[in-house]
Amino acid sequence: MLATLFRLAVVQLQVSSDKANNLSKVRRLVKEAAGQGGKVVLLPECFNSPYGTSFFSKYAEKIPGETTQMLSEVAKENKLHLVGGSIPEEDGGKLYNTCAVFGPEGELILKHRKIHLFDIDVPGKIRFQESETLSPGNSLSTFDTPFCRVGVGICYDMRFAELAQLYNRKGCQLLVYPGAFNMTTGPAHWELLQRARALDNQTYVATASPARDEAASYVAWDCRSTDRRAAAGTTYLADVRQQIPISSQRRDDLYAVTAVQQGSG
Ligand SMILES: O=C(O)CCC(=O)C(=O)O
Repeated sequence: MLATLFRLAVVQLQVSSDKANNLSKVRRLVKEAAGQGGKVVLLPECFNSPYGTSFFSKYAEKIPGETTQMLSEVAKENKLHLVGGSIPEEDGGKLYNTCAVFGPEGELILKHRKIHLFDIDVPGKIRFQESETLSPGNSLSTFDTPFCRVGVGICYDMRFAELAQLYNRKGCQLLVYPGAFNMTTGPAHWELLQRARALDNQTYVATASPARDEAASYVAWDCRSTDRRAAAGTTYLADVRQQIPISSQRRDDLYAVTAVQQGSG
């Protein structure tokens, strides 16, 4: 699939503990993004709830549910592809960190449940254990737009180069990662990881984060100082892939990255 030129909009909003307020901000900001020509709009991880294991069960919803109903309407009203960040999802007594993607008719295209749960322990800095309350997803997630094929991961998923490589093998030209990095790993890795995945795979990479709120229990690294406007159109991607043709130069006889299982969820 050949990628064509389009505008991708990244929405960064201040997420609060007031779910209704978070949802109405999303409505307004997606409309604003559409007004500026956004055809694919990306929301941050956990945009309807504060980010933290103590909040997930309280804010969790079924899909479809209140939040995804709103996303569907907003995608339809604005005639765009909406990568719905992520929300805590409840299904069958389990909780997931789930990204729902909607198309321009308001149709649910896919659900990506975070595959790699964010469990880290950096002494004196940050300990976070998503697995205390969440279950991991078991599926890779790609979808097509009229412009390009897109691979979806959520935040910590970005650290796993193999996932991005598999998306590349599946023909993705754009990888999207709704995220919510923190004040420790954010400055160290947020931008570097995006560049690494982009460089390795000769793909575009887009991320969205909640705005930084110093008063929040989890302070998101929103990378406020970085101007991340892409300088080139998507034909640039085809040119680069042709000029430095690593995908045809891969030594498939010596190594391989393969998906061993496509489970449900
Ligand atoms: O990988 C990191 O350092 C941060 C990941 C994260 O915040 C998340 O997965 O929500």
